[in-house]
Amino acid sequence: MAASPLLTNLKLPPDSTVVSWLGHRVLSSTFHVNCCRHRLHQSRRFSVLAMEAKPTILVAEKLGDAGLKLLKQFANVDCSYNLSLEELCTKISLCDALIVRSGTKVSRDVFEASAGRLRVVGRAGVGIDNVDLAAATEHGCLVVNAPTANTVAAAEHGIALLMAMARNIAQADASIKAGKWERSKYVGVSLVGKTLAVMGFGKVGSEVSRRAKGLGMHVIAHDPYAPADRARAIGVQLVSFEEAIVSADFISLHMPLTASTAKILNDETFAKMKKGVRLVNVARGGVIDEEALVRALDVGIVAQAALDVFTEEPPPRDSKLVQHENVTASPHLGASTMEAQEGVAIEIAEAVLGALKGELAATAVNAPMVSAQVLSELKPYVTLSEKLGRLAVQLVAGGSGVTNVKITYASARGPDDLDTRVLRATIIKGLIEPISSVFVNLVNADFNAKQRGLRLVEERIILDGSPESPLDSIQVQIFNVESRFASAISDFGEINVEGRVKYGIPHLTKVGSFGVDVSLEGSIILCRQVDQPGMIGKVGSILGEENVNVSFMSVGRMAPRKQAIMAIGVDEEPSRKSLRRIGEISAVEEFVYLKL
Ligand SMILES: NC(=O)c1ccc[n+]([C@@H]2O[C@H](COP(=O)([O-])OP(=O)(O)OC[C@H]3O[C@@H](n4cnc5c(N)ncnc54)[C@H](O)[C@@H]3O)[C@@H](O)[C@H]2O)c1
Ligand SMILES: O=C(O)[C@H](O)COP(=O)(O)O
Repeated sequence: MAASPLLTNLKLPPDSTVVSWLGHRVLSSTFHVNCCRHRLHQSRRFSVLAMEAKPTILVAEKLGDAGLKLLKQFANVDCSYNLSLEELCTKISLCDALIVRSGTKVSRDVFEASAGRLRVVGRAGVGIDNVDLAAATEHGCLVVNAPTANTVAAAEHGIALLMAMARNIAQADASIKAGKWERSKYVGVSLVGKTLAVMGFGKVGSEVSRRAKGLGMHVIAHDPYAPADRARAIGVQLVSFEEAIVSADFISLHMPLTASTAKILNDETFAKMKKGVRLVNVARGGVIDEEALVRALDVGIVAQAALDVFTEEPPPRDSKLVQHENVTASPHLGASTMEAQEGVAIEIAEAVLGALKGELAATAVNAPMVSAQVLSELKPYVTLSEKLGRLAVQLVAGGSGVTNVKITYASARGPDDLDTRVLRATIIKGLIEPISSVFVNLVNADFNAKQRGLRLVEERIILDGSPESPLDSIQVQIFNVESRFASAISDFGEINVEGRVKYGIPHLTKVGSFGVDVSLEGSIILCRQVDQPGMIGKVGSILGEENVNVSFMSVGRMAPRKQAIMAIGVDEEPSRKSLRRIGEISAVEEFVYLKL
């Protein structure tokens, strides 16, 4: 069975879950049927990959052995380090996936050079500021990271720098190695009882906080998005940015580099700090205005800084910041422990292989993260959504531009209880792919919708009843268009199709204002006819003559002997001649053949 690029067709083995989110040109349909089995043993988990033509993965920075070993079982792995942008662009057109750390800029040029082949970028670490996410999304390329395996290493490095700075370890070491014995020069400061402001109370920030509390420090944190109860649970008070920087003796930075955090520490903010504050940065160099930091160090506002990360890496040899006598520096070593690197390598190898195989990676950073449980539950609705989108757009008469679409989910569950983003994406896919050459997947669905000027409105109708089943029905309406099948226009003037899942199989249950019931497999012929005996037989025998198997027939009528819609599901494509003959049946007023 041919699998559609974004999702599998229906006849999946019983233990399979949804979905090929990335639509692999190089990977066959087999990938699409064995997904989201996160807890399977690795060898079973990726066995499908092993059976197929191997994908090619470019590993552009050093990766732990365990991860490489895993990748090599299922893919051709090209380990090429220190590539120039030109070399990277040349190689990338032959690769299905790319794995990098923080040292490789994955810019728009790289995605353009891949000419659509690159399906996944794996960032072996947390920060994805070196990957052009907008370009990745536009090219339908998934970006995954490895967000957990280096948390402790980064936190430990932060604490190591904090203590080394407070006790002048690096400077004293250099001094003694130079043959000096400068005990009074390197008198340090104590940590106990001092206030540490942790800026960014995420994974690393909270681990640093825990450890700093163990050292007897008073820890406050600033993070606009962190829940106060998580902070309270480890005895940390969340405070405003202002309060954090004015009251801290030590500041430790743990936020991501984003447009709103870039140079968040600058001349203005340094001026508000306690004179003699000490600063640790294991986050990203760009969150500090480095020239302002040099000025703050020169005048003693900042007594010392301990820095693992820099705006430019490596920093220039003559960097005033690195050379400053009150700066302790390390070359981006936060994640560099044996344990973290092995962990990160395995985490990213699994994420990349899973994504190549069609799983929706739990660590995707440019696609909605939908849990495996939700995906499994929504599987038949994902199929239904795409087919409704396909049907609806094929009902539009040529020349009518599709711009206004409404999706209505009828469910006993509220929005908090049911995540429908994946359904929206597959409806977009269904709407766009039959009428364009673009390739739509979960990653780029919204982008493509926007590009085409498609405005989607979503509505939830909350039903009484059991929330056991996630959805009762999905309705897709296209407004302000004409239809090539007039009966698809509802009494309110828009193209309307509605579907439900019955016994795990998607069904079309409404066209225009007519109720029908036809399973959405194969293709569909819709006929409007005057309801009269013998119609089903007439159409059935025309199709039977050329051996077209009718999988389903359903008649939806307004009233006996009045107009009715006959929906006929067919497994094979009927010939033009047969379709013409159906059209010639005197009671048939209009008909349309729709490919699913
Ligand atoms: N030096 C290293 O080798 C190393 C290793 C690991 C992580 N890191 C970096 O450390 C940072 C944190 O990593 P993490 O794993 O804890 O990420 P995380 O996503 O778990 O935590 C980041 C936190 O920053 C918060 N945040 C966002 N904007 C903020 C703002 N304006 N002010 C305050 N807080 C804000 C977020 O709410 C989040 O809680 C990242 O930049 C990451 O790249 C560096
Ligand atoms: O964001 C991260 O994970 C760290 O900065 C680690 O980067 P690295 O993989 O280049 O060591």
